[in-house]
Amino acid sequence: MKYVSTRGEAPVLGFSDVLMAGLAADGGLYVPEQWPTLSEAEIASFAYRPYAEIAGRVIAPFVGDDIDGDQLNEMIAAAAATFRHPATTPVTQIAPNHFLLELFHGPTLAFKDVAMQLLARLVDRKLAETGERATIVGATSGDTGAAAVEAFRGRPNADVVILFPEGRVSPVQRRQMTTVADENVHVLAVEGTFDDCQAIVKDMFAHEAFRRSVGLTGVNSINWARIVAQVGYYFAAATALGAPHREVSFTVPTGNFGDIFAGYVAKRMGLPIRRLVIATNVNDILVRALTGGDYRTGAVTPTSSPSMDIQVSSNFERLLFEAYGRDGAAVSGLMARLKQGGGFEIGDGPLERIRAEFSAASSDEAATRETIARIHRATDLVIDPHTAVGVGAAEAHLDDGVPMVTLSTAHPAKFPDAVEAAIGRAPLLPEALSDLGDRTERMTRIAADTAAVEAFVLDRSRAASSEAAR
Ligand SMILES: Cc1ncc(COP(=O)(O)O)c(C=O)c1O
Ligand SMILES: N[C@@H](CCOP(=O)(O)O)C(=O)O
Repeated sequence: MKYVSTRGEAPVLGFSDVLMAGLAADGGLYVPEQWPTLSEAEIASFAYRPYAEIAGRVIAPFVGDDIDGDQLNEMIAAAAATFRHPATTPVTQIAPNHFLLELFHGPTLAFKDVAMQLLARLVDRKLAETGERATIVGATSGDTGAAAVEAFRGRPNADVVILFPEGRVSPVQRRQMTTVADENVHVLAVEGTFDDCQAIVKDMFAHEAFRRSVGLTGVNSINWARIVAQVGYYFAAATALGAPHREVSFTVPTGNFGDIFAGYVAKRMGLPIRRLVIATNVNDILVRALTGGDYRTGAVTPTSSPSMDIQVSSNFERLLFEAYGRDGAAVSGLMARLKQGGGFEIGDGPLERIRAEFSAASSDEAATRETIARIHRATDLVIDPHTAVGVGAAEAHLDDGVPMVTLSTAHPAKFPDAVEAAIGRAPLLPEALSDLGDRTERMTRIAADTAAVEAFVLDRSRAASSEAAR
């Protein structure tokens, strides 16, 4: 399998090179040259099989000959084994035609663990093969950072540098990153928003000499390997609910558009998905884009679902590439307008193509609180505010006879204040994290300035290399 950039200028690469490149050299995002498909019989055979087995069959065509099949399956199984639930990503019913896909049973209690646990193993394998050292960077609005720190902590050949917007993640999310003592973990509290953090990461990738000198690799969903590792659970959930013999719809709490793009990939592979519903909080650039065709950034508003406090939704570029008939020059032009003027109009044809498959809805803070309380009253389940945003959007798109699955993306204990405000009590953290509040924090405060972050990364990378040489 080969990969092309959404901006059409970067070299065509295989899976392992895309994994290590993170972002394409032309600033675009890698996508497969063609979409692999699975037959109806093959999809039908997934029903009730273990998650790791389904994920192995879904991921394999994207990896091609780059990794031996048995080795890949072992890595997928080892990643799934870090989850506390025997079904890895179980499905729960909350209404006659509405289900939750629980993705938060991993070590850091958010859906990011599904992909990050595999990504770390893939990167590790590649570094062992080449004997190189890498600097793993990531921007986080709370969950990617924690998952990356957990997955890469203590790895001998990699430093992990995570940028988070200071004061804009929950205290549990922050502590999951800042209380990890391993020397290869560096957490930067940036004076800015998640969008500022993500822009700094992209700028670092654009500086070729810097990128090479520190062996930069990215763990955000701009890295294709993150997306592909999130496709398996769409197949697992849909086949458990009757696919491919019946259609299923999904609602996805959305920020950077990575998770819902994984659903789109599942659909392109042959999974019969009726609709993909984009759910956002009041940072609703995607809802505005689908409704009016204008993709335009604004100020980021802090909410009780901080992981979705995002305006520049990176993976939307991958969907635009498809909607514009894989025209890299057109996508490049749109991205230049986004950078220079803060937005662009989506053409009529591409917009129509997007609307044919996606719907979108947003929830404000009061509605999110009300949804947490209502679901708790009706089912006794406690859901987190991101999941609640999803449930609210899903309820507006229920369709007779087509099961709706809302992705439950985080454990409620990551957001105790928001949950307590809705149901009157704060959920408890699982045993392994019960002393999180007592652990010592370690982080570096830094300006939202690419040069300052690059200087920090360079310094860490040199120190780690000379330590390794001793
Ligand atoms: C809990 C939670 N829900 C939803 C999202 C949105 O996912 P995506 O950025 O892939 O759209 C995030 C962050 O990415 C998250 O951490
Ligand atoms: N919501 C994310 C933001 C980064 O998204 P990613 O999926 O591109 O890594 C977070 O919690 O950090």
